Formats: sequence, C-alpha cells, structure tokens
Amino acid sequence: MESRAQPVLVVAAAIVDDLDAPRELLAARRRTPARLAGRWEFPGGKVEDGESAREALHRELDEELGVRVRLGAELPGPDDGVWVLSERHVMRLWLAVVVDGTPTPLIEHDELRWLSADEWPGVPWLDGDLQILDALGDVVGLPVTSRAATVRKGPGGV
Ligand SMILES: Nc1nc2c([nH]c(=O)n2[C@H]2C[C@H](O)[C@@H](COP(=O)(O)OP(=O)(O)OP(=O)(O)O)O2)c(=O)[nH]1
Repeated sequence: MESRAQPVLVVAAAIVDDLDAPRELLAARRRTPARLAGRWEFPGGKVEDGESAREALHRELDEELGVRVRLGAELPGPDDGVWVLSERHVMRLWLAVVVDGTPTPLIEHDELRWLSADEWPGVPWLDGDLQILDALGDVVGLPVTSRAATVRKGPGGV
C-alpha cells in the first residue's frame, strides 16, 4: 500500500494552576470515541484548515472546557519539536492557565481533575502522553515522586 499522508497535528494544553509555580495539572478523561473512553489526556484537539496551532488550541479549549486561557511556554517534543503520539497523530503542547471560566467537561470528556504531580501516575493516561508527563515533570520542576515506577514507554513507540 502507499504510505499515508502527513500525520495530523493535534494541539493540547498542560493547564496548570500557576505558570510560575505550578502545583497542579488539569487532566481530562475522555468520553469519546469508545476506544479512548476512560483514558486521561491533555485537553485539545486537531488543528483545522486555515488555523494556526495556537488559534486551534484556544478554540478547542473553549469548545471542550468552556474556558479562555493564557498560554505559557511550549513544551517541545523530541521529534522536530513535536510529540509523536501514533503513526497518525503528532502533538504540540503548551503550558496554560485559565483566565476566564471554570473548566467543565462539555463534549469529549466526562471528568476533569486537578492532579498534583504525585497523582499523575494514578490515572490511566493515553499511551502517547506518558513521555510528555515525564518531560513536563522535569521542566516545571514538579516532584513526580512515583513517576519512574509507573510511567512507561509503550513497546514500539507511544
Ligand atoms: N487532545 C488530545 N489528544 C490526544 C492526546 N494524546 C493522544 O494520544 N491524543 C490523540 C487522541 C486522538 O486520536 C487525537 C486527537 O483527537 P481529538 O479527538 O482530541 O481531536 P478533535 O477534538 O479535533 O476531535 P474530532 O473533531 O476529530 O472528533 O490525538 C492528548 O493528550 N490530548
């Protein structure tokens, strides 16, 4: 078969309580589609035609959580700046804080939870996000005490 086109770009936010001194991260549990239901992720979604990555992220966070955010630094991934999630998806991720609204699971999620770093390993993240949590803990200096024991790299990739 012919090889597929370029991977789809997903944008997402590591929403924290404070950009300068983060203590908690907002994790979102997927409700849909069925194959992802129950897994936790960074809220966000696919960039649509004609949108910049940041525009798409603001739109997704408004649609999914009903919030406006201020973006902080991007957490660049190891593959040309992006995080490879699967053969079909790559992701860019920014730190963010909520500036308006209360995060509410409106469409794709059925639960949101503010997690301190030692709670991150306690929920089942999407496989591709584990590498990101690892890096996020290092970058923001969060003490992810049990990270090493539970955050695993999936076999054959993410
Ligand atoms: N939003 C998000 N998607 C992730 C993460 N980790 C991960 O593997 N993914 C995958 C799940 C999906 O296959 C894909 C993102 O698709 P999505 O369903 O969130 O995108 P979308 O909101 O634009 O949805 P749709 O319009 O296509 O229904 O990336 C993550 O942390 N956040």
